[in-house]
Amino acid sequence: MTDRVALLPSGFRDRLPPAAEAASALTRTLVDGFAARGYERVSPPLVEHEAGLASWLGKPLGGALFRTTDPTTGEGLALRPDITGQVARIAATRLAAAPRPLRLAYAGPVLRGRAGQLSPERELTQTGAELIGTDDVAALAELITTAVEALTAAGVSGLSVDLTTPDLVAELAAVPWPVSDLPGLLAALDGKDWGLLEIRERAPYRALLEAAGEAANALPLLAKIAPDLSARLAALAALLPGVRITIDPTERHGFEYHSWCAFSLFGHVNGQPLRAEIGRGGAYRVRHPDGTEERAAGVSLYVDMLVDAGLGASARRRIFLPEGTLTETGAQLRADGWATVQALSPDDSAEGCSHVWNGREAVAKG
Ligand SMILES: N[C@@H](Cc1c[nH]c[nH+]1)C(=O)O
Repeated sequence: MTDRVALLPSGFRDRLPPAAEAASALTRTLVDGFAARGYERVSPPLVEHEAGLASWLGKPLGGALFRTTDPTTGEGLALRPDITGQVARIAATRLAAAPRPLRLAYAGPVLRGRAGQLSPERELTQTGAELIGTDDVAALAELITTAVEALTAAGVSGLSVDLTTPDLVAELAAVPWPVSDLPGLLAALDGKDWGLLEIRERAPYRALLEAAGEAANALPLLAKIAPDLSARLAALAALLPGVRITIDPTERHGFEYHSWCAFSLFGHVNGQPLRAEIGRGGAYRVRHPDGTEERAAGVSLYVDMLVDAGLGASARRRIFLPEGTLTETGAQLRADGWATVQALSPDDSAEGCSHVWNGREAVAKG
């Protein structure tokens, strides 16, 4: 019986005190950061028709979905793996007539059918901002700056951004470097596999693997392959002073629907580097019901790893009120910002409290 109660499916967990509170405090801090830059909150549902989740972005959603059946209608439904596609739906339908650029923010759980490479979690708290109507350098700079500000307010330091160019390989494969097997080339580049790039038609793509690393070194190399793109990335980097920028033109992992530029965010907590990316985003297209496509860009941040790193802990002190403490005393302490824990019987202990009320004042527990 205990086993049945204790075990959750792999990739799912309970959050206990104080981590559960930390998660919601951190989510609040991040969404407040988006709100400070004019991004207004929307709240789409956890479950939708699968087509509703997948069809509003210019390219299909990757990854495995959790599916369920609507017990009322028998229809197949899917649990959202990402909120960006839902915001695209809202922008293309209910807010189609709203003035552009449209700034929307969101926060909530997302469910992944398969865990990522670096973490076993399949339920994640995603929060983010989407800018609908533009995907130029200024738009990406605003999103990255907004994310950096929000993460800094949450306690992350040493932020860096890895810029990637999801459309580039397919564009080069159209002209000037045609290949007979584009998926094969993409797999070779994904694996950064020099051996597989020995085939003659793939050889030019080795230069792309070399055009990676610190922006100052990589952008001049990328300029020899894609001068316009390199100039746009340089303009973007110039709008992000104080943020370390690296370039990885062949990185596609997790960027299924992104277009000319995408990015991953990395950072430190208490001087230690976080083990994986904190968030990512980039340019993409919103597909409207009439078939037209609208430019957009956005960023999503993931709260769970930040909680695990110890951020978001509540500063509120807990005080134990022995039996018989006056009602007004408790009310005053709460008004002063304390969390009060009222003894309900003479046996109750001050376990878990930082202070005890001695009848006159708060005494720190030794
Ligand atoms: N939702 C994407 C990132 C993104 C937001 N907007 C555009 N892209 C992700 O989590 O990977």
